[in-house]
Amino acid sequence: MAAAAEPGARAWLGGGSPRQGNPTSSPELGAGSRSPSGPGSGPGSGPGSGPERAGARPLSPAAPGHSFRKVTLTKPTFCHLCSDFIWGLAGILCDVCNFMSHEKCLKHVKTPCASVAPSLVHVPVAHCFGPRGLYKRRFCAVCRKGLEAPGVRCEVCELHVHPDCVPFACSDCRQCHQDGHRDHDTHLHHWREGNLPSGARCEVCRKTCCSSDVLAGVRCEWCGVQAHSVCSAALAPECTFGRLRTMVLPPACVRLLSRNFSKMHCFRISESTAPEPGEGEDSVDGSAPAGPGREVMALESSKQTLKIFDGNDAVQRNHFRAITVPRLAKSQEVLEVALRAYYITEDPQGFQLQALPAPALAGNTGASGKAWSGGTTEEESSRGPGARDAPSITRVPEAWIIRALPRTQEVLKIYPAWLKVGVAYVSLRVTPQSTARTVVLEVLPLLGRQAEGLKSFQLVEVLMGSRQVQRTVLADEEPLLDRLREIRQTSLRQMSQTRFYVAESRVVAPRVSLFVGGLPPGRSPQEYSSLLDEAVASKAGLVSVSHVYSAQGAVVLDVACFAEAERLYMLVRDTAVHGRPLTALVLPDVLHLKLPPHCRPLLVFVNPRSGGLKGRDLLCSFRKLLNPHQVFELTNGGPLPGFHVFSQVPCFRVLVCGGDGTVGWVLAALEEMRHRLACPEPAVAILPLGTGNDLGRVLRWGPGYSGEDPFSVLVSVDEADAVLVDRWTILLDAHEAGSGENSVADAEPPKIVHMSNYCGIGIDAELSLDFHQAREEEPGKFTSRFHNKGVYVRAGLQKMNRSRGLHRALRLQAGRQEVQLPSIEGLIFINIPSWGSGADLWGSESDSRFEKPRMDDGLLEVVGVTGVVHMGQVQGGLRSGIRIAQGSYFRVTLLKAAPVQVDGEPWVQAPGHMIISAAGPKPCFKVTWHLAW
Ligand SMILES: CCCCC/C=C\C/C=C\C/C=C\C/C=C\CCCC(=O)O[C@@H](CO)COC(=O)CCCCCCCCCCCCCCCCC
Ligand SMILES: Nc1ncnc2c1ncn2[C@@H]1O[C@H](COP(=O)(O)OP(=O)(O)OP(=O)(O)O)[C@@H](O)[C@H]1O
Repeated sequence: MAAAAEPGARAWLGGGSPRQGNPTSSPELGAGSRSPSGPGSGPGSGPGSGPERAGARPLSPAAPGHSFRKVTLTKPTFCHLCSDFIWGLAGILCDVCNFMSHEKCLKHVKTPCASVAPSLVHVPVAHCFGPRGLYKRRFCAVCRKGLEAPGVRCEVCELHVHPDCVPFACSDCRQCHQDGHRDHDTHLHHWREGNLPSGARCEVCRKTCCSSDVLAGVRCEWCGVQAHSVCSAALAPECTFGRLRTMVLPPACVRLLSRNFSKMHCFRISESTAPEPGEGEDSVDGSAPAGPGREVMALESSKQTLKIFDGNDAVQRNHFRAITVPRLAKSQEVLEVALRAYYITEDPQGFQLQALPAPALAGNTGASGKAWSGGTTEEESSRGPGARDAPSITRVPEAWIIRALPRTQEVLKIYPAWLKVGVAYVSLRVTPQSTARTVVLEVLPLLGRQAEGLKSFQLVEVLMGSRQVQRTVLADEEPLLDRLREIRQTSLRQMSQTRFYVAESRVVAPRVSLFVGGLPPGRSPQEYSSLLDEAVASKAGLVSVSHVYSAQGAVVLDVACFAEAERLYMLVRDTAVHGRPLTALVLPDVLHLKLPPHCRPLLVFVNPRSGGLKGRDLLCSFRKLLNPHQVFELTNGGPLPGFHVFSQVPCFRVLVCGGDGTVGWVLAALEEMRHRLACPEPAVAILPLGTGNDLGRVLRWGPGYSGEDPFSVLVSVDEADAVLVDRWTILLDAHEAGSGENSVADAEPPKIVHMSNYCGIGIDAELSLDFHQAREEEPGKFTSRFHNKGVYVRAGLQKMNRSRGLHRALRLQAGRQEVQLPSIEGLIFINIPSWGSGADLWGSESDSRFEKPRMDDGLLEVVGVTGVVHMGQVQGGLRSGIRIAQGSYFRVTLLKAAPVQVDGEPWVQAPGHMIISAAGPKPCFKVTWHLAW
């Protein structure tokens, strides 16, 4: 990415970047002045460590870290502070981060420049970037430019960035759990600048605070409150989670010790949404990877493009940033542009550019002898890039590496890790004699902790990468100045993202809960232990089985060592037992005793495979609106991990996003887990993502979700009433295939399934089966509800003339009574007044033989259909089914194998018995008003 001034802006006032002078004196206590915008509040945001450009006067003393200058505007431009149009020809532009403002607005700018933003982060938390996507009218949080080309966004907060800008993004994601490092109980707003939804109004002045032209306005990532960045200063800093407060799982109530598990693993975000290969794995590289799309473009002859590396690591990876400078630019100007490309605003006097000969790009990190430093003479500058006498681009080395000049001392900020709120720090002068130990010794009295003795504290180096935050405890004798030099040699960006904490030495005992699913069901704890020993050789002293879910073939392991947990996690995901692949998930602990009394957190399950395929987007939205730890993707281990995590929560609710099959899947898992839950009967709401969505329809969640605002969905869940819906148990006792009714040889042990909507035998199950087989074969084709219904119709048309005489292939008993069957092709037991995507099979006519059907009366209705034409007529509202019986206990004897569907999930049932009996009414959520879906 070229680091030239914003297109359309021409330099008006010459000169470099005015920065606050005043090199930090030693020692000094930094105060936490809370900044309402950007990555959290921070200390005197200013320039911190390293040499500062002396004598320069900032255009705006309030604006943290910006390098503002006046520019002449050559195209329509908007102010990033007030978002209004900048009338006239003059604007104020930050040369480093492209913040543009009215001159009059400048004094109010609190948004920090990207160059200092890392130093203002409260608690470093890495992001979780998803795959590249097109985000129209969104702006990059680093360079502030539009995301016209594909960009990336964090899966758990609203951060949007260009792929090239990822390495420069602050590690300022939402802190969604306690990790034993910087745990806190007070919860503050987590402000994110810009990209507000259209129509956003300021909480303070009630005027519009969004903009589709620039990155402007702020929004709290937890409660969603929105404001102008200036107005937000008037809001109380504490966040109470807003409208969704009773649903959100508070981060202070979730604990997850994770060490090297990535955020993707912690939030169980599946690999398909993980970043593309080579797209800025969070290493220490500070630049964009080179590639065909990034090759340096041919430019008009007055300009040249140079590849700039910021350290050995970037050279090794061939990750550079391209800068465009006039061919006749002075070397000092080139160095300034190169530093700006890496968001470094320290004095260029402290740096030099070293030429990198072409072969070195393949891995030689040693630069050639040619060097140019900030304090230049005319003669030196002629040797550097952009040399005046360079006749052609071939004479100028194309690649340069920025090197920090050796420093004999420097000023370092040391943060006390135990301070829960605010980021007060101590500035210390570090000399060649300083070690980690001497630094701690010097800092403790300044923080009033000297009485506790040196042994109780350690110096921790924290690398705040945008994708991963890494902590390293420094050895007591580690020479600090050497360490700083080493970091700068590796990467200058890494230096600006590294922070040093004095932390208490108490060791947090490692403990990781690892869910392992996909094991054979019905085994004892000992059998599961030996199965796992065989499969992945788990280490006895470090790993124990804490929970066994024998019916589901799953266990939860308690692992007392991070390295072992990481090894097991990777290995389990690569292992199959008895031909079935295992699932591994890292699960958090919910600290249920800390939950506020009003809190009834929502446990969300999403099936991304359901009918309309809207699940992926919803997963992302719910992770952002709630705590990602309460959102579970069903294709990643099913419903069990979610219920396990919530098992101790005294009162919770469930939202199932999926079709009828998915709702049935979650309700069945709930049935199995009920006795192990502190809240055994949570009410269940439905977001209908499937094809038929019959239960969703009758509970008034609508015929199918089609992209409505996920926030309003959550609000309607919060406002819904709990109603009771009968659940039914179906015992399937199959005899040997092809055997008669009197056969005694059972093919397989009896099986139990649960039902809440309907159970069909015959033609409707046959169509379901055709549909499901077609979807299994080509899932990519089943992308819309409309298309899915077309597949049912096609399957139906093929079976129009089919006549199997189902009534001859089965016997029906209602209670103790044998029921005579009319001539039918399908027999359907219905609990709700919706089947086959909204059709009313029973019909509305009153009938003295039967009670009026209800879904909570403990009765099932039984109807017959004569074939596909009859079903079509029912679908068209022209006819109803043939009413056969009503009751609470049924026994069906299948004389031949027959297709059976329960809540739309079909299979072929071997001959034998099916016993349908009431399992009792269960609570479900019903919306009291009809949503316009
Ligand atoms: C007169 C010719 C009519 C030909 C119609 C052809 C075929 C389709 C007919 C009926 C399909 C009916 C039921 C679906 C079958 C099985 C599903 C049972 C289980 C179930 O409900 O599962 C659901 C779980 O959520 C999922 O099921 C569905 O989503 C089913 C969607 C089916 C949509 C079919 C729309 C068909 C519209 C046909 C309207 C025809 C009206 C013609 C009336 C005049 C006739 C003379
Ligand atoms: N109990 C279950 N176990 C495993 N997978 C299931 C279960 N129930 C549903 N699924 C799978 O989830 C996917 C989506 O099913 P779902 O019922 O949510 O959507 P649908 O079939 O499109 O909609 P509908 O059931 O409303 O017609 C299907 O591939 C289905 O096989």
